[in-house]
This record gives sequence, C-alpha cells and structure tokens, in this order.
Amino acid sequence: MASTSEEARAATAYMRERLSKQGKPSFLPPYKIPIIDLSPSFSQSLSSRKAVAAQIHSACTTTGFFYITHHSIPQSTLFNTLSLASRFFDILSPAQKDAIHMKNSSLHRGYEPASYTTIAGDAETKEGFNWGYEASLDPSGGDGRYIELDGSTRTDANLWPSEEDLPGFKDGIKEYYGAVLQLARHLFRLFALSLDLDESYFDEVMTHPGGIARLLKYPSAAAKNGVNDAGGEVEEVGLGAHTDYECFTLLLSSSTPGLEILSPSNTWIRAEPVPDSFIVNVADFLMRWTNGVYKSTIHRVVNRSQEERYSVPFFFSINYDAMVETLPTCVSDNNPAKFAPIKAGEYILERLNDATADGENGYGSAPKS
Ligand SMILES: O=C(O)CCC(=O)C(=O)O
Ligand SMILES: [Fe+2]
Repeated sequence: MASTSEEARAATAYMRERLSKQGKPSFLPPYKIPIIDLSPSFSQSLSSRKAVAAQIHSACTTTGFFYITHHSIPQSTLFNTLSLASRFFDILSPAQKDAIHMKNSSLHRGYEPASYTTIAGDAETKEGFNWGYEASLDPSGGDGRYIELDGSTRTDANLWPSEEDLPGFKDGIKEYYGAVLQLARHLFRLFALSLDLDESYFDEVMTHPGGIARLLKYPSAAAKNGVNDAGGEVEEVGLGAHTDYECFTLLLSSSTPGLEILSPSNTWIRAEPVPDSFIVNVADFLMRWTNGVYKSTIHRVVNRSQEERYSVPFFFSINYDAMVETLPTCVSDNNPAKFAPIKAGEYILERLNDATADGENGYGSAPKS
C-alpha cells in the first residue's frame, strides 16, 4: 500500500492526466446532477430516511455531486450569509484585509487575495476568507477535545476582522456555521445509511469535527476578461480545477453561475444554481474511506457572467484525530481494501502540503512567488 505522500502525489498525477484530456466546455446536459429533496430525511420513519439515503448512494457512486433542497436552513440565513460575504470583500479596506492576511497563518486561515494563488502560472481571480472549527461556533458546544490539523490544541488559529471594522460579522458567521455544521452531521448520518451502516456509525467521529469554511468572491467576466491575439475572449479561471480533500463539501452560492464539473468523458459541465439549495460533493477522504466506491469529482469555477459570484463552501471532515480504516461495507473479494488506515488530519494536511509544494491552487494554495 502507498504511503500518504505517495498517495498525495498520485492524486495530483491523476488530476493532471484527466485535465490533459479535457474537451471544450460542454453545456449540453448528458450528465445530470441530481436534486435530492431532504424533507423525508427529517421524518421519524426509518424507511423514509433510507429512501433519501438510497438517492445519496446513487449520486455518490456516479456524479459525486448532488443538490439538496428542503434542508431545513432558513432562506433568510442563506441570504444573510451571502450578504456577509459581499460586505466582507466590499467594505473592508486593503489595510484591514492585510491585518488578517493568510500569510500570517500557518493553518491557511484569514484573508486570501486573488494574487495569492496561481493556476498554471496565472493568478486565480477569486478572493477568499477562510476559517475553521471553534467550539464556540458549534451548537453542540463540542466535546472539549478539538485538535487542529497540525495536532495542536490551540484555539486562536482563526483570524477575524474586528467588530469595529465589520459590525455583526462574527455573529452572522456563527449563525451560519452552526447551521451548516448541524446539517453536515445530519447528512453524514444519511451517508452512513447509504453505505449500509448503522445510522449512528459515524456519530463518535463527529464530536469535534474539522470544518473549514470560506467566503469567496469571483469578479464578473466584464471586470476580468481581455481579448486574445486571435480576437477571442480570454477566459480567466476563478478557481482552478481541483478535488476537495475532506469528507464532503456543502456549497452555498449566489445566483450567478460559475461552478463546472469534469464529466467522465472529460468535458466541463456547468452546475446551474438551484434556488435555496446547497450543492454537496464527495471529497477525497471519503472516496478513500469508501475504497473508491464514492466518487470525488474534479471541479473548477469560471465566472462567465456580467455579475459577481459569491460562494460559501464548507468542507466537512471528521474529528482530525480519528483513525479510520476502509469501511467494512466497501470491501469485497472483487474490491479488496486499497488504502492503509490513516488519521483524518494527517491525510488532509498531507494533501494541503502537497498542493502547496507544487505551487498550484486548492485550499491551502501556494503563494505566487
Ligand atoms: O465557489 C464555488 O462555487 C466552488 C468553490 C470550491 O470548489 C472550493 O472552494 O473548493
Ligand atoms: Fe472545491
């Protein structure tokens, strides 16, 4: 079995190979991203919950991406969160942003200017702000045992703008983060059912879970696009092609499209925004944990519209100190366990470091120079 760093390198090589075959963007719908109505998952009836789990299983073994609707987070919370994102980027001055710059964080937290990351040598257009789990943001209060990606017990990793600079920001973040964290826990119980495991199978590894979230702003195409030598439009990539590293991502976005998914035939498919939904995608740690049964799909963001795009991804991980081995229901004679047991935090940190080492994008992206 490969070592963790060999695995990280293999993941990067896999993505390069796929991208070398990519076709022109294709916006025909040969590949449909399913929409799953979560309402029955809140029912007392196990068979209703299992029916939702079956849809999750089908999506995770094919597209690796799905939308969820009727997820229980009020529309007003979604709206307020996207407003927080626009306030953060538009109100804070360059000096106020610089005071919480990601360069001051060993754990990739804080403000990330567009120029901070590159994709194939060009700056990505997105601006970001990253933060992670704090027990004070967890409606369950946590279990007092949170550890950081680097194994430390520090509680000061996040870099927040001051209340004076951005009144109400931290309270708004707390409301959103708490809601999305509880939704992720609910979803992970459905994931357990979807994998033929007891519904409570993952409960003990989500008591102090890793959960990085980001605010992202992608400027409009009008603000960014130039014209190339042949007179065609130059397309600027907002966020380069990547897979996510954790268990799964819950993505909230404004109504401006931009997210694209690499289909099995290596064409880019647009994920059109669905009102009041989240997009959920399987990430690499869960793909590994399920022995490759659940698919972590390559995606990127290109804002081709005349409007800005705002998005707020939440990357749900289990407790970073949890040791996992391949799920028993994902191993068979035809599909023997491919991966060695591993600690969640160790895997994610290795992937972040690998992304940093080769100077490419991804959460934890490398500085440009
Ligand atoms: O902004 C988006 O729509 C996607 C963001 C994303 O893929 C990421 O941050 O990993
Ligand atoms: Fe992503």
